[in-house]
Amino acid sequence: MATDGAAPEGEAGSKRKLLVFDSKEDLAVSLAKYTADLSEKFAAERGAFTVVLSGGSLVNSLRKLTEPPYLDSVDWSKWHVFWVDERVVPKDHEDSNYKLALDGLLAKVPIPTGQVYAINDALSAEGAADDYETCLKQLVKNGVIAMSQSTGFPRFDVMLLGMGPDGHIASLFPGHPLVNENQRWVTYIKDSPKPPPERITFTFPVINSSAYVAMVVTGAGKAGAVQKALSDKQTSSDLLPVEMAVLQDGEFTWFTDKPAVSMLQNK
Ligand SMILES: O=C1O[C@H](COP(=O)(O)O)[C@@H](O)[C@H](O)[C@H]1O
Repeated sequence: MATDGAAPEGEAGSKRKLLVFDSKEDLAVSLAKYTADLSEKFAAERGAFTVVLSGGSLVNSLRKLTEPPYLDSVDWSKWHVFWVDERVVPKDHEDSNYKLALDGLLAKVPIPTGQVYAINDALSAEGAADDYETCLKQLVKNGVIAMSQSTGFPRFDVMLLGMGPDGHIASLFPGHPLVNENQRWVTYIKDSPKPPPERITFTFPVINSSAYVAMVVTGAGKAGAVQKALSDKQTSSDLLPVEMAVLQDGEFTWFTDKPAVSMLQNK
């Protein structure tokens, strides 16, 4: 069961929704349907479905996609999979977001391997960010990734994102200068406050150009950041990274559970 709540409005042309589920199980069922519905829509409209994953707890919330009916009903051949951020570690390392998604999702569904865009783990953080950005630019040229006419940045069909207890999303951390990057599509960090320290990450202009974002947040440990992000009394200074995720022209849906919204006044 989900209850729909109001979320503060985004920019003109963007929609925000808050879904609150009784259990993580219910959330996972709804998130699978949301993703499968978008897959069908974009496969029909564009012949491709560009999906951006985060690491962390998000991947477990996608587990229902690997089960019936979605295992057989989704047209996995249309999927192109990217990471909103990645740790600069070998792909078989326990800290790798690629490995997390491979073990929890990608090894269980028939997405063509050439359509899964992992970072080059032989490169430095700076080199891996450049290399990933070059890969994205090529895919824009090929028409696999759409471009946003209004922002001039790539427009992914959906980003399935998590948020840390400190309000970070991707590898964009509170108070870090990377949150202000407005030229690059992909950048790097060598002093991440959450280990491991070296990572690459999409920038806000790319995140905010998305057509759809699902922000998947569960657990009482994140209630403070959820309250700050969703309370009506927003202040423009001192924004958490999650508050800087404001779509130019898209639909932003919070998938939460009751502990995560426990500090909201009107839940
Ligand atoms: O380090 C990271 O953390 C965030 C949040 O992770 P969670 O386990 O608290 O959901 C994640 O979204 C990001 O991709 C990851 O690199």
